[in-house]
Amino acid sequence: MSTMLELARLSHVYGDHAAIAELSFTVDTGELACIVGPSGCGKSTLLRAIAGLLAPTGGSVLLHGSPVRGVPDDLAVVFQDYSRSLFPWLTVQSNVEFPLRGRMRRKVRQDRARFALAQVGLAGAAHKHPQQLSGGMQQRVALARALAYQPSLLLLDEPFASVDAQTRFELEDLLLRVHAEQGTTMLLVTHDIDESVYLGDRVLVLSGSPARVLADLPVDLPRTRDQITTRGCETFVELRSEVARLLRGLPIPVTT
Ligand SMILES: Nc1ncnc2c1ncn2[C@@H]1O[C@H](COP(=O)(O)OP(=O)(O)OP(=O)(O)O)[C@@H](O)[C@H]1O
Repeated sequence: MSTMLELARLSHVYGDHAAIAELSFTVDTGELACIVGPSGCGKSTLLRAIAGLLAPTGGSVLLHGSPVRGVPDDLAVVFQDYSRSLFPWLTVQSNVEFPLRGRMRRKVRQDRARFALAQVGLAGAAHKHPQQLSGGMQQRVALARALAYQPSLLLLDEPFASVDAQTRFELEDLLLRVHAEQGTTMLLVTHDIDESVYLGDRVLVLSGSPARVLADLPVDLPRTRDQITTRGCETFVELRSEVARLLRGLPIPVTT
């Protein structure tokens, strides 16, 4: 498998505050990697450095083997706050088409947006405006917009943190389905330990500030997951305990 993203000793300091310290890891093409870390540990700083929105003070970010300088063309980001990420004066269809403007013919753009909206179950809402939709539906639109762009790498910054628990489960399953269908490489940041294990091929556990990689854990669960069976199985329960212990600085019990 080829490497899509490589971070080499990535560091960032704001004035005299070290936000991230010497982070090194890779993400393979087609992988869904989750990053979990305590609040304020530097996860957004990390994603902004990968997205080319922030010039790190140390180390490097390589995408397809080339250093990231400025926002890469084939990268999309889904943020937590859907209410600020959609344009209220545009229809859902136009919001999804927006990043594609000037990049392709109108017909191709419209078809791509329609397909992405169907993928997220919102084909019937194309002509509505964002404020006519629930929070969960607005976040689906934000996801459709990112998918229509067909990025090589999709970054997701706590994408489901602002929706209720039931909607969160639905959106998690939607993301897994899209990942299975499209094979998009995804890097998802979350506070939620269970979510990181449920979604990830891998879970990268970050320390408190400045963020360092505490562990890089493969998730040895079948790829077809469901909210009831997967969350109840032994591997899931063991892994979430391991992540929780790492985050709380507790020792990991030795199993024989
Ligand atoms: N522009 C900035 N100037 C100074 N300090 C900053 C700036 N942005 C972030 N920080 C600090 O750097 C640290 C990491 O911030 P960051 O937003 O990356 O963390 P986070 O893990 O995403 O936080 P949260 O979990 O609360 O979303 C925090 O202590 C924050 O106060």
